[in-house]
Amino acid sequence: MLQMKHIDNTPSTPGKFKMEKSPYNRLRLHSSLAKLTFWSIVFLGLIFVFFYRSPSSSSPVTSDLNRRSLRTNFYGGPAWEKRVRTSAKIRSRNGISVLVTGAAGFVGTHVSAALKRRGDGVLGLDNFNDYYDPSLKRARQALLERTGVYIVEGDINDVALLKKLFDIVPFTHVMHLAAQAGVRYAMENPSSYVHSNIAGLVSLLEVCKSANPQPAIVWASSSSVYGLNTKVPFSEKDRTDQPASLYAATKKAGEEIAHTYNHIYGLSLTGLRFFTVYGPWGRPDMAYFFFSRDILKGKSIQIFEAANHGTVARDFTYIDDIVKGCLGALDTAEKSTGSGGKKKGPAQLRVYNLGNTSPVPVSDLVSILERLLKVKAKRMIMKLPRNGDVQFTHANISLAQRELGYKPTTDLKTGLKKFVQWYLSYYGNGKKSAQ
Ligand SMILES: O=C(O)[C@H]1O[C@H](OP(=O)(O)OP(=O)(O)OC[C@H]2O[C@@H](n3ccc(=O)[nH]c3=O)[C@H](O)[C@@H]2O)[C@H](O)[C@@H](O)[C@H]1O
Repeated sequence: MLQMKHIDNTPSTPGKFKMEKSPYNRLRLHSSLAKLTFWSIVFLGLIFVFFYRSPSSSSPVTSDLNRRSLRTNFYGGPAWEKRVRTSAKIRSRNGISVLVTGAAGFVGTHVSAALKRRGDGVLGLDNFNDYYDPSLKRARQALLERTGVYIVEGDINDVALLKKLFDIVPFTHVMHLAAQAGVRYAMENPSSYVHSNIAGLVSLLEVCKSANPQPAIVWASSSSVYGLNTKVPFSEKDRTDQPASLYAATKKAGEEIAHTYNHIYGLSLTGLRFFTVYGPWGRPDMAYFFFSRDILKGKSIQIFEAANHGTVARDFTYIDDIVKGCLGALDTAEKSTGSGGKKKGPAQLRVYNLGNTSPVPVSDLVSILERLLKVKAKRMIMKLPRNGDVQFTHANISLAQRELGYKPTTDLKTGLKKFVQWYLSYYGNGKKSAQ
């Protein structure tokens, strides 16, 4: 406004300046020019501060990350803060208030909805990147919106945003599910794994360690940390130092980073090793999802096999079972012990397998899908590529059973039936299909 006023008082054409002859007028001209320069500098300075220093805009790390729309939206203001508070408000006795990162993701959406249903306060955070079709993430967001969960659009690397959220809400828990997922994509875009799964985790833990009170954190690790292990079923005590993909390596690094923040700052940390989670509202980059799409379209699908026609199998785990495991982990998490960034005593540090305990060959998965979709798949058997995939996974879940009350109840046939029902209702019979 100031600038506008100043410009209004300034002669509008250079010709008018030339006509001013008296020393008094020259003095006025100099003074006007000086004012104009001064206010221009002030105005440019304000623009610079607004765009480059605003806590609401995270600086893009690389052009690639930029492409994947990781920049955050603007936030702030009383109406926005009210939305944040209302969403995070606890509505049941003994409820908890949880910041769910990756809330527009597959597991994040289901966990957020389940917490909200039982009366906990839930605030979502998601950067809505385009690793897979963002419209699916928007649809999940709309679903959560209807249950009263607000998702703040922002990146976990945006420390200023995270601090602001903790200033507004004293979260008791963080359910950290934001990550760069997918085993094979790590060869295409390695930096996105470092950005989300390592830098993002550290930025979140930095804010959590300084928060008062410190929250307890439950976060998503992965079955892939077992890497090239051949001893089955995989137990939490087994070695995890032979990751087969960069994805696995970043999840393993996350477990070590968790150890450090627990040790130095007294943060309560629980890592959950998810085993190939599937179900309605799932991730289109996962095999069961794009197999369904391609079978319906009559496109051929590649089914991997190991050397000497060895079976490739996964301990596929249904989303509702995983949600129960996540809630069990949140409910048994002890408080962090630090405050003001200082540890006051030893804190809980846990890792659990959340699997189904019954691996199924990928070819059987395809047979189940064929029956449910009533379409024969065009199968192409391929040698397991050297791109990070492991031959099999199989979880020993006795620790989670004992300590979290985790007990999966959904077999692959039942779970896929629910997935296919959802898929057909969401995309239609292959006419409108997943990207
Ligand atoms: O447990 C985990 O921690 C991980 O689970 C998931 O990884 P995966 O178990 O590899 O699932 P997914 O890609 O669906 O492949 C399933 C099977 O199909 C085989 N597969 C795959 C593609 C293909 O074209 N053909 C094929 O046979 C393939 O060889 C495999 O045997 C998550 O994506 C990952 O983010 C992480 O959470």
